[in-house]
Amino acid sequence: MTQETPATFAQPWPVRDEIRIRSVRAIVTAPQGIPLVVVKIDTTEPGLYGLGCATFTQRWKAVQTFVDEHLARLLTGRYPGDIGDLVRLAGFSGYWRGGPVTNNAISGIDQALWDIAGKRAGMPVYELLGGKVRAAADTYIHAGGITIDQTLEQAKEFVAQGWRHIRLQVSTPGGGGYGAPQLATLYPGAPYRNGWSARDYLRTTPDLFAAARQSLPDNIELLHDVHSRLTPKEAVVLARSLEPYRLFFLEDVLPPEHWDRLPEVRAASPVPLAVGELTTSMGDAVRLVRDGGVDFIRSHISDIGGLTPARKVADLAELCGVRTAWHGPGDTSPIGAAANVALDVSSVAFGIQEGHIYDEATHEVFPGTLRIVDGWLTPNEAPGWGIDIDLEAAARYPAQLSGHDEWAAGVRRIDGALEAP
Ligand SMILES: O=C(O)[C@@H](O)[C@H](O)[C@H](O)CO
Ligand SMILES: [Mg+2]
Repeated sequence: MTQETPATFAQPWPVRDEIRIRSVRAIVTAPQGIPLVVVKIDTTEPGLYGLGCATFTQRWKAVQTFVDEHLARLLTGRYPGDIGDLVRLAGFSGYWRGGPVTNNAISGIDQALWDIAGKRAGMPVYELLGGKVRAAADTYIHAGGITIDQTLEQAKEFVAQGWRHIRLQVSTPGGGGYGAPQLATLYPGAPYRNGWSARDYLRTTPDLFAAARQSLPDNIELLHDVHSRLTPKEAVVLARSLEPYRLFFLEDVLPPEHWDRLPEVRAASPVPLAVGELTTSMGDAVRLVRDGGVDFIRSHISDIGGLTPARKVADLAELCGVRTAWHGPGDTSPIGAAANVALDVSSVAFGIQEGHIYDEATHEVFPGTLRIVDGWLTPNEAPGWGIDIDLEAAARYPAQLSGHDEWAAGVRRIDGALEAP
């Protein structure tokens, strides 16, 4: 049949059936205390809808407004199968492109359209992407403590539960080592008693990994997240001091402003570098992969615009000898986690998947949420993502504006200067 969509924004080609997008809206819910944004696209076919992750935890209300006010009007009435055209339309119609608000909103519609495509085909999304090249995605999990012993105790519990890859973080003497609890200050004379000190961080971190290699089984892979707080030279010092401990990867040694210096850090040490959760466009991710900055690319795929751009990055990574480690902690919705796994099992370039254990409230809101078993993540076999949303349950967990933005601006140096989170 010929197309009947509204003239504005309509595709100038006939589409093959009658199904149209009926409504597009963003749903915000915080079952685990972390605001999650999910886009729901309903179609004219009764019961046929799709879900996509648009989670930008610190700015969820901006994404919600973007979807409900700007994108819904572009898409309503359109044929849901033209995913590539619809996501380009969503980007180009804003003229200025990129950035986390825009890209999360677009990811929400992109992933929801892939979900619809899978449901129409009767296939899980990974099969639409070409099918499995592996059975499951191996994951890593976070262990953190105030002391090295505490961190390693938690790591041993994860080993007992079947994990093979563990990220280790420990509090530094001055306060919040990233990913570990805040520690009462040891800088009583400093302008900011509870500050963070690069010097002490560089001194403590090798001790953590030396102790880990003493007390954890030798075949466990160890990871660490710097969280973007070092200079290029400090990053070299840290990487070289960690060389004896055979890290699987060292994450985010430099902030995005200094990513053009990553190749020199990478060249100075054999420790593999993982970077990318702060990429906010496909171009950012492409430059990291293409220009030799990373061993592992770990974009948060909704922040670069969703599954459509992320699969291009995965293919580029395969061609460049880089591996993937998509970002996946608690500020990813279960839909986003399912999109990560669809890529993981269908990409040759897969390296590792960051794992998150969703609580039971999240499983209640999102029936079908994946569970990690013995460290492995396996995609649902149901069509699309195989994950639903219970709208009544979602409404019982309202999101707050505050909290996560405070976390993201909560680190200061001992002299009081604000530090990257
Ligand atoms: O690698 C990670 O999991 C962390 O850097 C998180 O991305 C950060 O806490 C925001 O969720
Ligand atoms: Mg990180």
